[in-house]
Amino acid sequence: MTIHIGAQKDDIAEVVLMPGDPYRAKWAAETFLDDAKCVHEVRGMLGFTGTWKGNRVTIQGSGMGMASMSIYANELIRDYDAQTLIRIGSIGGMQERVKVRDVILAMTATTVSTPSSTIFKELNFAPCADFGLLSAAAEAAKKVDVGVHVGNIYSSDTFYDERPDLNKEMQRHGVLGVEMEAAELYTVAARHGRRALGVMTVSDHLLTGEALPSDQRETSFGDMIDIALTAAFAE
Ligand SMILES: O=P(O)(O)O[C@H]1O[C@H](CO)[C@@H](O)[C@H]1O
Ligand SMILES: O=c1cc[nH]c(=O)[nH]1
Repeated sequence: MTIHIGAQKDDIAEVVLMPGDPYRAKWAAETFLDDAKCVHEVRGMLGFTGTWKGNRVTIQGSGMGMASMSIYANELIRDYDAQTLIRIGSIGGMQERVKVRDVILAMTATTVSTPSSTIFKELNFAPCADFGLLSAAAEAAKKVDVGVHVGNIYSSDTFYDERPDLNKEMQRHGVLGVEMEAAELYTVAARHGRRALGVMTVSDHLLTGEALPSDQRETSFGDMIDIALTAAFAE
């Protein structure tokens, strides 16, 4: 057990999917895993472990923002020896060609700062996905009937953005969407030599103002979970 995860060590699998929303974790575990059981509920940040096609998988909420993601990614890696961590999140679209409900595979995650930034001093570290996971996810996505985009995303710790100028620069430089956790997940995973990827569904759009309601963000993003699970266990 850790300060924030109440599970026994053996309760957590080597492969961990991480939605921000703990109720998405519950829905995904109940929908995609066999024999899913809740392994802890400290702070309501639910974790479930079960099997997918015979492979053990944990689905653990990360909470919102990089400070929260940092806590869960660090404890999953350092105390539970998680090897593969895949964020299954929602993301705001930032390019016209990116549509609501499309899936984004985050090759890299641009950010102003993460909880790890102080390590790097003047260096602009580039957080990036594990290439094996990314290419397996891109392959898996070809078999799913959904629009898929692979590229750069923006991880921001500010949801109610007071810097629209930054979004404009992101859009001008081809960034696909904005979310709040991937850059720190990639950085912590890199530090410990683990595999990480962000697979995210577009839940709203910064250019059109469209937005899916919270119940759909919780229980209807099955394509990304299918892609994440297939990538996690690809040879
Ligand atoms: O739906 P999740 O996975 O929480 O992801 C996105 O939604 C939250 C903001 O509403 C942030 O955590 C952001 O990254
Ligand atoms: O951080 C996020 C997540 C989804 N949609 C947004 O606009 N921002």
